[in-house]
Amino acid sequence: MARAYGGVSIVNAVPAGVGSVMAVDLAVDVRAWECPRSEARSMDDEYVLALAEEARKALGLGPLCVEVRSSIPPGSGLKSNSAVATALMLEASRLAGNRWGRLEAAVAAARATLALGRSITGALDDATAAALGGITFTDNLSMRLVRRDEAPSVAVVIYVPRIPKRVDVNRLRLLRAYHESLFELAMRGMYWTAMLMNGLAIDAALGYGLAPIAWAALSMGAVAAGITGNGPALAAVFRDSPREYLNWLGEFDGSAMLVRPVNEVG
Ligand SMILES: Nc1ncnc2c1ncn2[C@@H]1O[C@H](COP(=O)(O)OP(=O)(O)OP(=O)(O)O)[C@@H](O)[C@H]1O
Ligand SMILES: O=C(O)C1=C[C@@H](O)[C@@H](O)[C@H](O)C1
Repeated sequence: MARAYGGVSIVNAVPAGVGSVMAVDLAVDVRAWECPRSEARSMDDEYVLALAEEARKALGLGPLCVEVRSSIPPGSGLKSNSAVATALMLEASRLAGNRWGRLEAAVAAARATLALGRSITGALDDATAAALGGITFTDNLSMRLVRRDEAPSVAVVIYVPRIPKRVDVNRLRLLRAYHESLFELAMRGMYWTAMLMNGLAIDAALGYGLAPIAWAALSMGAVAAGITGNGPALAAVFRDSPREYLNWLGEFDGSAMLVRPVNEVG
């Protein structure tokens, strides 16, 4: 069995090709074994079979049977897609006698999601956070991990509204220069400032209209709040108790979760 994690965006990589993600304790577990004919048991078997095919080609394995269990709400901006791909690459590598380290498995996952048209940039920021935990910084265009930091001890409240995901790559790319600056800010350790500015800009670019919820989180003590990934989920980071905000969210349609950053993996 192999495990990878979901995460929340500090800097979305779609605008500038560079991104940063903090891993959180929403896990994906993948179990795989060689079998006569490839089969998958998951919420999207076609995707999992396509990933398994990429993994077995790269590692020289036979057909794979794969089971996926995930606690990450899919399609919400919490990196479910990269976490599934990363856990599957880690598990395939284990079957091949631990051929890859965790970083190599994340790169294999990013190459696979790009090849399958399931990510825009390869999302190496998402895949490295899924594999390594902590806060990762990546250049997705050159498929390179720039740095990994230990995540501070904070509480993260995730709100997943019941609205559809929207992705408009052309609009997101208008933020290129702005996001290059946010990446520099995050690399200087100003994670929460970068996360707040990222989340508000992505909300405006994609037209979710969720900024009032981010402002409410700030007024209730959050140090950062905003859209994660391409949404629609909104993550808010608290150094102190998030109880007031969690109670307030209870009145809205959608689901709210309290999670923690993950530093220890594997
Ligand atoms: N448990 C799972 N089993 C199989 N496939 C999954 C699972 N969870 C997610 N996926 C795949 O990932 C897709 C969601 O990926 P998508 O990129 O839309 O969202 P995300 O990764 O949550 O968001 P973001 O990239 O903005 O963080 C699902 O439609 C499905 O194909
Ligand atoms: O598809 C992609 O390339 C990405 C999707 C989102 O998760 C982003 O947050 C990530 O930085 C890149």
